Amino acid sequence: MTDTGRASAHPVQDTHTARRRPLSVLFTEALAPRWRLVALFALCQLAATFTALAQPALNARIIDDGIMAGDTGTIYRVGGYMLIVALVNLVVSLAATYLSAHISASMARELRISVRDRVALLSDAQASRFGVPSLLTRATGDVSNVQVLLFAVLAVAVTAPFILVGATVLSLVQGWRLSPVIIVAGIILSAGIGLFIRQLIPAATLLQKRIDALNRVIREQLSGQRVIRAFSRERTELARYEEANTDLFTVALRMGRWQTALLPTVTLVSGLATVAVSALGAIFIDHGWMRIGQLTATSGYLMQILVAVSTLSVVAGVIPRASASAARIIEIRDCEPSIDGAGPGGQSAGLTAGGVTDRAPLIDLDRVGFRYAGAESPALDSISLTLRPQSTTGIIGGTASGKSTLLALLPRLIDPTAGSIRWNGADATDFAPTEVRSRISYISAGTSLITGTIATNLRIGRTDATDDELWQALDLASAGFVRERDGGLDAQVTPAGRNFSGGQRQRLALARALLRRPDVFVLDEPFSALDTDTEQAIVRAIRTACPTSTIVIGTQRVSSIRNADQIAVIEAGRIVAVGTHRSLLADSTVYRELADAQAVAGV
Ligand SMILES: Nc1ncnc2c1ncn2[C@@H]1O[C@H](COP(=O)(O)OP(=O)(O)OP(=O)(O)O)[C@@H](O)[C@H]1O
Repeated sequence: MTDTGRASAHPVQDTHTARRRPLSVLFTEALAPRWRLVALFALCQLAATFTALAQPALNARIIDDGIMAGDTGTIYRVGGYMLIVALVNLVVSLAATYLSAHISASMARELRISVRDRVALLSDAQASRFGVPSLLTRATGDVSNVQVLLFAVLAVAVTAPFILVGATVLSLVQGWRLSPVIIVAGIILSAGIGLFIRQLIPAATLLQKRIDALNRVIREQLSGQRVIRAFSRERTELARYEEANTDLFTVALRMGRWQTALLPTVTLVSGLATVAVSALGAIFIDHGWMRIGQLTATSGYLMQILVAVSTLSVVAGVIPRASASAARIIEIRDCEPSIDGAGPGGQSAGLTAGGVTDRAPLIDLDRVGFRYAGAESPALDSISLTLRPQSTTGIIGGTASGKSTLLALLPRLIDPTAGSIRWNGADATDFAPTEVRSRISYISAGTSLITGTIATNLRIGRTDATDDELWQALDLASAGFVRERDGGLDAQVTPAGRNFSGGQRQRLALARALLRRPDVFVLDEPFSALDTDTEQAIVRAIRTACPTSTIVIGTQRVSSIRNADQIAVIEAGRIVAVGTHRSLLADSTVYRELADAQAVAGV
């Protein structure tokens, strides 16, 4: 038993997250590898800033030295400069915006990949701790919140501080007497924005949680639509939806109030500052302390300062939400998979090197226990069982007895929290889960198909299978219905295989499992939607097609395992009897009761 296996009791580990600034982590990751593009972008933005700052000064010159002095030469020359400056500004601004979009979209794509890759490694317990709706929001909405912010920062916010400083200095050069107005306006706006951000950060975090909650309700209601209708639960479910929706609305409204207050404040302060500059400027010009061009330039710089502050305030409005989203993305990526894909040394020893040859292995469960995170009692307790090659083992028990948990241990979807599982004597946790799984065909209870065609679903079992091999596997799994389907192997499979019946889905899953011709079959309730004759035909077909394989079938149905070489009866997470159908009918009360209830006669 490795530390790795034990970690399944602590599915979510996010120790790094709290110590780092999530946005700067993600932005650094996005910018550092593409530094050449970033350098080009910086050059464009630098040129855009300089050209923007040059315009009011040139404007002042054309007014004071050209128009007022009646010097047409200066008017043409400075006018020419202004034209060039405006054209350069246009080109570099366009280039900078394009590069901003490129960099932020690339970051979003990479983030989606990294979240997806990490989710694929999480154990079932870890994934269910986050919850599917939250995982979906994190991979989509949260990523796009961060993307929107990076775009805004690069496209507009990154130049705003330079414009602020540059315009303030140049406005002082042009009309220093007006500086008190500019400084007071700047202080009021900065204080307002600071307050705004402080209010928005907690609301933004809450908003993302409320979106998760609403997604959860929608998802449950969509997947459980039939049950809701069958039990006339529409009103209750509508109320649940409305509650989640109202919760989201309340937080969104709280954020909206602050956002609503911000823009008029910025506009009001800007308006008052402009009026004050114009009024004071007029007085200064009257006294001969200032020239008209200088006042125009100072007003121009004041506008640039106010636009920069407004831009920063709009971007500041996006920061809290993006910051909460970045933390949620990093939380996923920092979550160490509780099954890490390698043995104690960090490297898989290799199944073959570990004594597990190409043939089907002997799998030994030695006092195996498993406790779900947070559960009061273990789901499995001291399970000892040997699964032999060329033999079929049935695991039978009532509902919640622990069958699915036991079967999930074999492909290392979870690892034991006590005891060990050995493959030909070597601890299974010494091998990479992918390697262990490459030897196994696993069918989970509630078989899932994915959107695509029948062929793409089957080839999940073996990507290089030919069409003939697909038909062969379908025949073995009694899935002849595919021949009658329009398109045959290319017939469409809708999401979750909803255009197939439960029995058809199970037969397709069995065909997929058979296609791999694995060393080990781990089948969890594989026949629950099939009639007994079909079930028996498939059991025989699996054994004939894969004579050396180790087969394990977990079920509540005696008929599914009555011909198994050994049957383990499981009750409340413990094996209470092991034998054959005949011996258990004689020796095990639990088994006999199951057989009686299902009207299965002795052999
Ligand atoms: N993800 C989980 N988190 C916490 N407890 C779980 C989880 N999955 C199963 N359990 C608990 O573990 C116990 C065994 O469940 P398991 O699904 O293995 O039983 P089962 O025999 O396959 O049941 P069934 O035949 O009804 O599918 C149950 O008490 C169940 O509530």
